[in-house]
Amino acid sequence: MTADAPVLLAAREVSKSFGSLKAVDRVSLEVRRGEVFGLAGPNGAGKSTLFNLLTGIPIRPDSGEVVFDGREIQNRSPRLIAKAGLKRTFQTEAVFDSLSVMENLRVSSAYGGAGRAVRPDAARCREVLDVVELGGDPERPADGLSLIDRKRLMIACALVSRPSLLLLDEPAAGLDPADQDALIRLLGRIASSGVTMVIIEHVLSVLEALAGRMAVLDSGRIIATGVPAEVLSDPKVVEAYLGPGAAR
Ligand SMILES: Nc1ncnc2c1ncn2[C@@H]1O[C@H](COP(=O)(O)OP(=O)(O)OP(=O)(O)O)[C@@H](O)[C@H]1O
Repeated sequence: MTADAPVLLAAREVSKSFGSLKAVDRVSLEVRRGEVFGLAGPNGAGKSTLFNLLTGIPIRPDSGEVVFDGREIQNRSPRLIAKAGLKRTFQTEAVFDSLSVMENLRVSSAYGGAGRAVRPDAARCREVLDVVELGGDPERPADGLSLIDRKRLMIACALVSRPSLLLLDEPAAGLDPADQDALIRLLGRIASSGVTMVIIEHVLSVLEALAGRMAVLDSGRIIATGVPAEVLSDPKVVEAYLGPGAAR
């Protein structure tokens, strides 16, 4: 990614309140094509709410604009946003347990395809299983998969319709260090294949390994943006995580 790559996703002064709580408060950010952009912040900072606003699931901003690939999307349906090439994963491994690995891919492909074939291409399904290194029988049920394999399947489901932008919500949650390393390698390969990514993550080593730039949210506001090494040593960020006075 070069610094002059075109902006693929822009949030402009996006806000969302729940009652008197400003969950996302005038957030602006830009993600360039080919970039891996990290998003961190303490619990309740507004990260998942921001993802929901970017993808229309299940809420809309109170104010502000979201522009994806040159078009405003803040009032589009989640389905149209997915079809436009913006796919996401969720904090919990959202796979259909009663369906097979392959059936999960077929369902996802039908939902998020680019408006062409609803029936997915079996070769494409096998290709994404290779990308995420999910081996074994693709007709086996998803409910027997280990945590890292459920994450592989969830990411494969997001990739099957060839998105240009992938939003990942805490992909490393619950993984042991060896599986975190496997996930970092996997996401690095996906990024190298040209998929732009925004990653919410509490496991900061994942962002240090993958993100060219990152932002930190606290109480709904962005408090720092830049390269991970600088952002994570910013006194405002240290205090947001550890409390007042921690950075002294
Ligand atoms: N639908 C909702 N109704 C009311 N409050 C909500 C709703 N969704 C989120 N919130 C509140 O908005 C704030 C931001 O929540 P959000 O889940 O976006 O934080 P987060 O940064 O993703 O946290 P975590 O790291 O724990 O997942 C929290 O105080 C949360 O309780």
